[in-house]
Amino acid sequence: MKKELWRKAKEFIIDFYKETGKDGKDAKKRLQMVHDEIEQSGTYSHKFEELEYGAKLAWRNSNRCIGRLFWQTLHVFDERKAKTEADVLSALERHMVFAQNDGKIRPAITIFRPVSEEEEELRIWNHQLLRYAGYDSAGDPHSRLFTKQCEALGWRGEGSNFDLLPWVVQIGNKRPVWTDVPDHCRIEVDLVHPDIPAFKSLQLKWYAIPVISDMRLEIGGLEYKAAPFNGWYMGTEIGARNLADKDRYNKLPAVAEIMGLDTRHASTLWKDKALVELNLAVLHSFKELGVTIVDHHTAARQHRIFEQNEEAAGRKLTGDWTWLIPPISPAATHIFHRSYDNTIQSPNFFYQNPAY
Ligand code: HEM
Ligand SMILES: N/C(=N/c1cccc(CO[C@@H]2CCNC2)c1)c1cccs1
Repeated sequence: MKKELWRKAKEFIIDFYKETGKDGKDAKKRLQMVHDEIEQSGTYSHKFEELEYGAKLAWRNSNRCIGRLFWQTLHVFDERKAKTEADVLSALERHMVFAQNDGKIRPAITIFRPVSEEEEELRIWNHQLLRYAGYDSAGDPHSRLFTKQCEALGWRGEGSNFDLLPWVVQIGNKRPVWTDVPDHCRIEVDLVHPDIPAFKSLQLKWYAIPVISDMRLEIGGLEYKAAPFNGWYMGTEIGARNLADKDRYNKLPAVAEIMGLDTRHASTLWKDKALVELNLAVLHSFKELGVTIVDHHTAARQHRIFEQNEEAAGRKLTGDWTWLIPPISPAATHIFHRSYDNTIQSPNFFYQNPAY
């Protein structure tokens, strides 16, 4: 364990000092400190600037992320001192307020204490801080299991298609503490179409900010199991997956209906026409409300610039083609027509054992 941790810590510290152009002598001193700390206590702690840079590197190393051009703009909140569930819940609220910024979304991450032998593990049970409940015949099927957990903890939804789930925090093996999403964090966008008035009758909406709260952030061998991060949405995530997938909201037939499309034969391409108009409605509605969103063509172009920047910096680009291509019109982007090395680098974000 110690040897492995020292190997990862050393690699990160050396990389951090090199990339940030710090003095080699300082690197050696820091390495000695970290080595001694691991020798004495079996672990070590990151200085804030190491934590901040490590989180940015983790984003830059996220092979499946099309939004990586902006990796250096990530705002890092250091919440390693948070002790109680109440501390955690108020940090989540602070994160949301900072991120939404009156619609001009700011990418941010809040990092709670890492795994250590001295302190109990801290976990956020939510997949995302804003997410709709899933019931047997309503809501988001993706949330059915977590919704049951929330109901077992005493939470009750209204049973609608768009009930926002509570924030659930657990420390150690204590009973998890939950709270309803604060009103001022409940930013949602009602979906309308610029040219199809009947679109409103579908009564569709989606929440404004995606905040992933169930991935593990690894930096220099330390594991941050609670490190919620947000960016802004790419429209297709909502319009081509969340509202379109059969095992999600499955809205393509309803969209085709109000468009008066002939759904009797696949060859009428009614699904494709419905997808385009649903995705156009998503982009239009977010823009009308002044909430940041990016279309998949612009996002692909931004990733292209990221690829060029990495090349210019002399760094090996890594990526996961199967996720980087957007779910609609993939071949209309440069991503489709090139390949990517899917080597997993560290720091990075990883899936982890479900908290419940
Ligand atoms: C700023 C705007 C951003 C956009 C538009 C964006 C877009 C995306 C999209 C479309 C995906 C694929 C998601 C899916 O298909 O379900 C993705 C994946 C991912 N993004 Fe980004 N992203 C952004 C910012 C960030 C930030 C700030 C982080 C972390 C600091 C991040 C980390 C990741 C990770 C780890 C994945 C892979 C998730 C998985 O494997 O399940 N992204 N991103
Ligand atoms: N736009 C985004 N999209 C996602 C980024 C990472 C993960 C996800 C959701 O992934 C789920 C697991 C597999 N597909 C859905 C969505 C962001 C969320 C947080 C920061 S940016």
